[in-house]
Amino acid sequence: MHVICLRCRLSRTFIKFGIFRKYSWGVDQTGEIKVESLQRQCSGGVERQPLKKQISKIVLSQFDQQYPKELGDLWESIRSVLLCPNSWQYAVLLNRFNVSLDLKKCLCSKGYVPLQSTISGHQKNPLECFVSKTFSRFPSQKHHPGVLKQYYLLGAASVLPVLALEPQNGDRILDMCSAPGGKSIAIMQAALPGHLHCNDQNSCRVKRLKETLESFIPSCFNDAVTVSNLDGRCFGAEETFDKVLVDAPCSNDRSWLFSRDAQTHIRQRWHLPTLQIQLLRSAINSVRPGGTVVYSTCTLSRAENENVVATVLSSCDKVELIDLNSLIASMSVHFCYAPGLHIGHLIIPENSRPWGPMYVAKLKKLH
Ligand SMILES: C[S@@+](CC[C@H](N)C(=O)[O-])C[C@H]1O[C@@H](n2cnc3c(N)ncnc32)[C@H](O)[C@@H]1O
Repeated sequence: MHVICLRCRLSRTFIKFGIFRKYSWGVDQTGEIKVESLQRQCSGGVERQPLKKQISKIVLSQFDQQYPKELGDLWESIRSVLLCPNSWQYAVLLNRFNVSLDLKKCLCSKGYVPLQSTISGHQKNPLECFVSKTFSRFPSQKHHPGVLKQYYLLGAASVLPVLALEPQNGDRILDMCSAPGGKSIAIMQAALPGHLHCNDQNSCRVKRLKETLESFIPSCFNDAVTVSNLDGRCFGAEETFDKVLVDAPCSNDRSWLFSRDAQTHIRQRWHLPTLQIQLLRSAINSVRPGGTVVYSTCTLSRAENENVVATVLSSCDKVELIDLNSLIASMSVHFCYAPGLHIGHLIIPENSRPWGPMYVAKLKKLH
């Protein structure tokens, strides 16, 4: 495809070409993938400066082989959003332990709207997360020991697994794969659990997790919020928890596409479903009868989503699937869902709703 910039008259031949907001991407004849700012292409029309983020060709080619088979034509549009740096947007999750009215006013003046109350009319929990329809980035807040932050930046789709968990005051909750802590923070915004246990196997990430918790949760909750550095597969000797969130290690499509460690990721990828099944089984073993488990990932991969939950459901007669349809419907203003799933729900990125991927499914332990 021959593309000519109307402003600077530069031309270039691409075999594939796409535009997303202020960015263009193209694959040229050598197979090189370029993601460029339209503004930079047009500024003076001389130098083309590629953005710092480099797309991993190995990961992209893996996805190009797998996802058209699973998602059909949808993959082409999801792909163009994922490859566009402008689609990396962040929602602003307010910290109810350090409320600022000025911050809310500032968000509203910049066109942010609340994720929850705009849809349902009434809100079931105090979690306040703001999203913008236009591309905008709020600065992140630096960590200062002993000072509570006012907000946490995260992909808006990350809030969905927490809402699916329906945390209630007094609940005993396990966040099994918790680092760096985004969903633990969101749980604490939605309710005040009697006990929130945050676990992660990776010790470096646990350090970050502790820092995050310290920055968002007042020290008076220190006894209610505990942290461990364990393999999640070791939980389950006792039916201790009311609710467990398994935000599983996964292919993390969005960040793998720009990863410098693609080879390692691809090697590990094929082991993930086995690990995910083991983590989900461990979660089921660790909830009391009547308790619930939410399973989530940030990949489109069927092997890591529907197939994992289907395997556990078919091999365990003490769990049933919980319907999330009303929650999913209430969020459709902000999220686009993949059609045709039978077990869970998959948020897929699209131009006007760039959040995701995020898969979520909920199970209940019967006895
Ligand atoms: C998707 S990330 C979790 C993100 C986190 N829930 C949040 O919202 O910030 C998956 C996490 O699983 C952890 N992990 C990987 N294998 C694990 C295991 N066997 N047991 C527990 N955690 C594990 C990784 O270290 C990683 O931090």
